[in-house]
Amino acid sequence: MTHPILISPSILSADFARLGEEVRAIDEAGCDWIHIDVMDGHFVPNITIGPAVVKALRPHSQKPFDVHLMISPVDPYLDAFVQAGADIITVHPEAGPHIHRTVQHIKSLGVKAGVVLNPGTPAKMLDYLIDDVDLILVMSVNPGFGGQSFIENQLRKIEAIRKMIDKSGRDIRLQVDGGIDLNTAPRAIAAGADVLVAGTATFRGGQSTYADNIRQLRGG
Ligand SMILES: O=C(CO)[C@H](O)[C@H](O)COP(=O)(O)O
Ligand SMILES: [Fe+2]
Repeated sequence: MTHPILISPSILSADFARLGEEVRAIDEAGCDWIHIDVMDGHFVPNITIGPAVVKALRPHSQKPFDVHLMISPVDPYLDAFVQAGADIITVHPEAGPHIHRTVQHIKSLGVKAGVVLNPGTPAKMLDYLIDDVDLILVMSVNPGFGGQSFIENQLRKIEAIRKMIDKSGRDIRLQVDGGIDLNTAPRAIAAGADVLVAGTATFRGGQSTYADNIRQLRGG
């Protein structure tokens, strides 16, 4: 199944003092999804935003909110993020005791469910999840911060997961997150990714550059 390439800017690199305006700006600049990085200072060494901020941002765009949860335990917070306006929720298998149950729970809330693999987590982890997920996210940096360098060997993992998805015959998006720029984006796409998360590469240069940045990342 071939999908168009989607761009999901990570608002981690936006101006947090003007977050609503920044979300409107990337929406108007032509992004496809809006990637929201939720960090708890426990699962990852950084703290960002919670459901109240997601709810406050919701009126600023109708595009899908792609919520990447880097919190542990993750299960107690799923309902709150859906109520706040998440459309897609991605979870790390290490963030709770029963990843299959977590995926089922997300889907029961009526939103799309994704599983995220850290750089050190093998593709094999997906063997018994691929029948249920809507999205698989390959982290090409260790989670916690924007602006890190792309870890090259994750291209091999993207290739392996692309084969797994194609073999499954299911409609699953393959997303890559971390260090995506004009050099790494085409290589991630060639390896099989079809959703690119980009924080630094979207927001650099200020609002007047967002549309160009997004278009170039898409390969246009
Ligand atoms: O999940 C993340 C970090 O944990 C971010 O989405 C990611 O790092 C995006 O930032 P950049 O494009 O600047 O690398
Ligand atoms: Fe992310």
